[in-house]
Amino acid sequence: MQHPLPKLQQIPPTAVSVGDYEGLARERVSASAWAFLSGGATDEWTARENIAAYQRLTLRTRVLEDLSGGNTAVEIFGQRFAAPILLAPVAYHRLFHPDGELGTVLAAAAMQTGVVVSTQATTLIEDVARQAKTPLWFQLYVQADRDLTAALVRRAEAAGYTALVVTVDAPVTGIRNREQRAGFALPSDLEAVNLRGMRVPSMQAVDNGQLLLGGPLLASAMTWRDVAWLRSLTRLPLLAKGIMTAEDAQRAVAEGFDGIIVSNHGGRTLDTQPATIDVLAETVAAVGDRVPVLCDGGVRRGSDVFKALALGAKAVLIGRPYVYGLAAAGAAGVAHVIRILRAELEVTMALCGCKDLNAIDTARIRHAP
Ligand SMILES: Cc1cc2nc3c(=O)[nH]c(=O)nc-3n(C[C@H](O)[C@H](O)[C@H](O)COP(=O)(O)O)c2cc1C
Ligand SMILES: CC(C)CC(=O)C(=O)O
Repeated sequence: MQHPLPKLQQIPPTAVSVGDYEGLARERVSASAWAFLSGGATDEWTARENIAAYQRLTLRTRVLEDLSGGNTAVEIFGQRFAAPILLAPVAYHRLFHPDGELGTVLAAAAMQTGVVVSTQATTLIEDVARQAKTPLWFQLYVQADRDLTAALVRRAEAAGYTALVVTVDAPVTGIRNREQRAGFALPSDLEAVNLRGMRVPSMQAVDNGQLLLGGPLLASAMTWRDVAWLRSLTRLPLLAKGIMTAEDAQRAVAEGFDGIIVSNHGGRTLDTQPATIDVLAETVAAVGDRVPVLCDGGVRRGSDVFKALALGAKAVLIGRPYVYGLAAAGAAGVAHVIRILRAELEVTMALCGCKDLNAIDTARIRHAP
């Protein structure tokens, strides 16, 4: 299907930070969509802690370094990005703005940013790819029906996606009290179009009174045994998204993953997990330089990107921040959020004496007392 190009929207001149876009987004989406976007699991401690943990880390600036000729470029799996900030997979973009995923990839292309497209997108895998002028990675939720899962992988590869991000931390959706209170449900005119026609069991913990343990949902959930099968399906690099311990990081590499994303799903799956920035270093130490380690969760400032890189991340992904931009102003909002974070990263680098990403190391971080 051909989609018209998204129209660019006006950006208010007072929107100068991710926090400003959060405020605008809240005004522009329904109360239930807001609960889905901004909320986390149960008490939302982890969702808050992802942000707070970055704020506890302070910077050790170094002065009078030679800053000539620098840049923020990064290469991952031979793919070049203008900055180490990619867009994380987020379901249902059309819930937040009519341009949906097409608005997001238009902005990402303008900013030379990579996008991870969710299995639960509201635009077809192929239609997103046709619009994209930037590397797209496909996020895979392994479905109960493995043949249909294989079909998704083949479609993504055929459409030109350049990596497969396998989400491993959500065999069941977290319990989201805020969504429950707001009565969140996907509006009837929106659909996870890539799963059309598939028998998709509900990922809710307690569905129609049926208990989780011993039930069909977990019986068909992905396990380590599926990794070799995934590997046999595709030549694309495979990343495991949702690793939070050194043990699982080591196992993921041993089982054949080509990259790791340290993530607690933005605090949306299991509350009281630690902040991702607090487990990043142990994960990086566990895998060494065998595969790239990326991380997501709580990045709201360019200085947060700097801190994640200092603790060993190859790049970060942002989730809610760019969706705030999308909700506030469509593609223009997404591009502006990326621009803001990149400008903040560049200023942080310059003032910490780092002209490129290789110069950012743990000596630039001081843990708060
Ligand atoms: C509204 C929303 C929907 C999401 N949908 C998905 C998804 O479909 N697949 C997935 O792997 N992660 C999903 N995530 C998690 C993000 O990929 C990412 O891990 C998280 O948002 C990072 O935290 P941040 O929002 O603080 O940047 C979603 C997050 C949000 C906020
Ligand atoms: C449709 C949801 C399962 C997508 C997701 O991963 C999330 O909301 O965090």
